[in-house]
Amino acid sequence: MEAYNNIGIRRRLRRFFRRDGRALIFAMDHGFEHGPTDFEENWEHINPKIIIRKVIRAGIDGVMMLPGIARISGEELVGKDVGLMIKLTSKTELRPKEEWLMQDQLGFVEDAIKLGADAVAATVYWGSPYEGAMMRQFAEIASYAHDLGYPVVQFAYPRGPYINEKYGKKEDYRVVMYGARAAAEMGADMIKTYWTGSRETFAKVVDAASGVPVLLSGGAKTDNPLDFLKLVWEVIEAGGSGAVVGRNIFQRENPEPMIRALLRVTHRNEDPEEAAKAEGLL
Ligand SMILES: O=P(O)(O)OC[C@H]1O[C@](O)(COP(=O)(O)O)[C@@H](O)[C@@H]1O
Repeated sequence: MEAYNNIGIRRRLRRFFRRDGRALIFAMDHGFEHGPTDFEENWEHINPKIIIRKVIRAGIDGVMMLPGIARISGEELVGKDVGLMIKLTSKTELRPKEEWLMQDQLGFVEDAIKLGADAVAATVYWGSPYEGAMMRQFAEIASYAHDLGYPVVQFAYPRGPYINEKYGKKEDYRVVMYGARAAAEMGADMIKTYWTGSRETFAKVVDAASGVPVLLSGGAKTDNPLDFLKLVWEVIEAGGSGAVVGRNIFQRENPEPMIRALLRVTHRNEDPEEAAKAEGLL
């Protein structure tokens, strides 16, 4: 039985990763996690069907969303060669600030499977006072999903008071690699985490994950598309397996050339400037 599950996990992971072992995944959980104001830079993208249609047309490898958005935009995904990752935990920014360091479960593995998911995802804020609750949540989701042959992605984000005290910032490579290592030790099949500021330090995060693919968590939109392309290029050069990108795609006026340029950098190792020029971004 176990061998069957492993094959299921491997086959489904390949829905995201191309032969080069890399993936560019579109993230769209912001309406919940940050609120609809995140879409005000390009309000048309508040409608998931519109932005999902665009990212698929541009050739994205996968999309990540919460169950309700998959339900609303699901029709756009039918018959398309794109991996679907359903995230099963989140938080709103409406809750008291002391509780921002917790993500709660909002859906179940069965729901994700019914929606056609190829993988499920959950966040652990490593270093949070609620770390134990999120570990337990991740373990339950992973145990159930793995039993059914589904891969589990961990958004391994170091966040918490002691991290600030000891390391100064959550992007310090020592704590990012600690989170990535902890995610690998928990049995994650893919890890999404912060940029550590340099190729050398991100390479250590990749090493700490010991073969579990590590993808960049996009972050706030950069003023200049080239700056973000350069960042993803550094991730690839460091041995990272790609990026999960939200705001740097949906907050742009015209996301399609940006996605195509990101795909060039991710899959063809193209120089960021060349990629930007080729897609008319410069
Ligand atoms: O750092 P924050 O504010 O928690 O951001 C979390 C958001 O970033 C992501 O992890 C990635 O999206 P971005 O590329 O927009 O940063 C989303 O999945 C999530 O909603």
